[in-house]
Amino acid sequence: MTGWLASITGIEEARLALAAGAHIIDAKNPHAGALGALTHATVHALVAEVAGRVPVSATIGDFPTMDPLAVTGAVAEMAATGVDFVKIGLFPSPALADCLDALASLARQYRLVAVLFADRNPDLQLPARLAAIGFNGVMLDTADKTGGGLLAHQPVARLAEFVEQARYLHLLSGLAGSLKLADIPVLMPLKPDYLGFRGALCHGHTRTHTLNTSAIATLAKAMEKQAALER
Ligand SMILES: O=C[C@H](O)COP(=O)(O)O
Repeated sequence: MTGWLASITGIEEARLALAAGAHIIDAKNPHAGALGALTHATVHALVAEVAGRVPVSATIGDFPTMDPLAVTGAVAEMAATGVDFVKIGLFPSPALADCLDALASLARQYRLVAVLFADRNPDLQLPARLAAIGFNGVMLDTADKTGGGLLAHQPVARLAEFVEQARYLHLLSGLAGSLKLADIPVLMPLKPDYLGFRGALCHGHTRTHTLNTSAIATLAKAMEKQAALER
């Protein structure tokens, strides 16, 4: 069944998301880009707070040039916080192939999730390569949070293929990108492992604002309702 991932910025927000039933706590700094990283100390504290109740993921930050040394260094440092999953944005770059080669040894030690960008002409052949390297999962998200949500950039049929391919490759799959309540009945039938949210959980649906208790409760209820229909 599809779960939901809540991107949070610290312990207070993690508590709110957990109380509402989030299935993954995702450590992210929305002030520092699409995949902005929180400090290692904050992520370490989040791991202790969540204490294994649900998995914790953390992003390494935006590395648009995909410099292999910088990316592998950031992955190793974030993994050392004890998170369950390290999320790595795969930006289109001439260095991407070398970067993936460089990540192969880390993929044997840690659980890595690649994030492809739905609004940057994503290479939907990449999941096969990611599975071969040993990644655990793959997500589609948007890089530009002002340019429309996931469904503004990819047709449902292509998202269905993406999820299906991930399942075939035994990769966890996630869909995100300024998702709204109305997207849940469109995306959950595709049966991704996770739908990811930040903006929809925040005051004024603005991802750089703080989490809003009533928005989280509404979202949790909408996920439950759709899950009941999918059963
Ligand atoms: O990983 C999921 C993202 O943090 C989703 O953020 P967003 O809903 O603001 O696009």
